Amino acid sequence: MRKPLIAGNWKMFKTTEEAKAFAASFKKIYESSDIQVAICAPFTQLGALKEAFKGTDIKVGAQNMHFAEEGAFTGEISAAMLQEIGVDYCIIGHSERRQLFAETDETVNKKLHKAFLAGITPILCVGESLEERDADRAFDVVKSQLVKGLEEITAAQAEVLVIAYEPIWAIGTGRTASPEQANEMCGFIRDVIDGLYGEIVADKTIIQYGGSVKPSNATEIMNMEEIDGALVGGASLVPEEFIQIVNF
Ligand SMILES: O=C(CO)COP(=O)(O)O
Repeated sequence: MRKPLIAGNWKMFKTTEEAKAFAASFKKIYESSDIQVAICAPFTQLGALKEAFKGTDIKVGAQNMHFAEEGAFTGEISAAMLQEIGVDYCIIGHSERRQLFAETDETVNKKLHKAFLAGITPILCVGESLEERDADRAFDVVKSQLVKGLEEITAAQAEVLVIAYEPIWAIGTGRTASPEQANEMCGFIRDVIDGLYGEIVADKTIIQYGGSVKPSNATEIMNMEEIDGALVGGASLVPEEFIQIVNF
């Protein structure tokens, strides 16, 4: 069935030296299992991590990419550039990108298409704000992000897609969605995928939860039926913490 994916999102933390030190410590305590593990690091650390994790089954991901092939886009990174390093995953549409860098469902959609073309598995982030949840709009917001984000994405692509449900109010706040709340939304996301692509695809799509996942709540979250993994921010920065989540 679905192989759970536990991915760290380092955000804008760690220099190359720090990334190498993390990899060295993490490899000592990591044992491969039926959980897929990945680290999504800043661009300048991706090459060093690919090298450090050579010979292991730990994957490496980026946190963003541009949707154009190439061009006059100062400061941006293309899918081909990530592909060249051998990057396995790319987070697309993280709420911090949507809120702070004007990412829209339209740019998210373009990026998904480019990632698939480059053989990079996108981790599509969706999730509502606190205002939207309080106004009972969480499900509509998430559905709309999915429908718009997945425009003209094929069933074959949707099968390998990873979706991360990250309620904005639970990111970096220490406030986690309850396992039931997270499970309910992940189940809803699977229903939306079912509606778009059918049950066979929906059964294969990996749906993660993200937002203040830590060693103390990982077991409860990971044991929920509809949740196939976690996208971990702060707690993925420390090898001894991240390993506890991986070994939930
Ligand atoms: O945004 C997140 C992962 O992408 C969650 O971050 P925290 O785990 O730090 O809340």
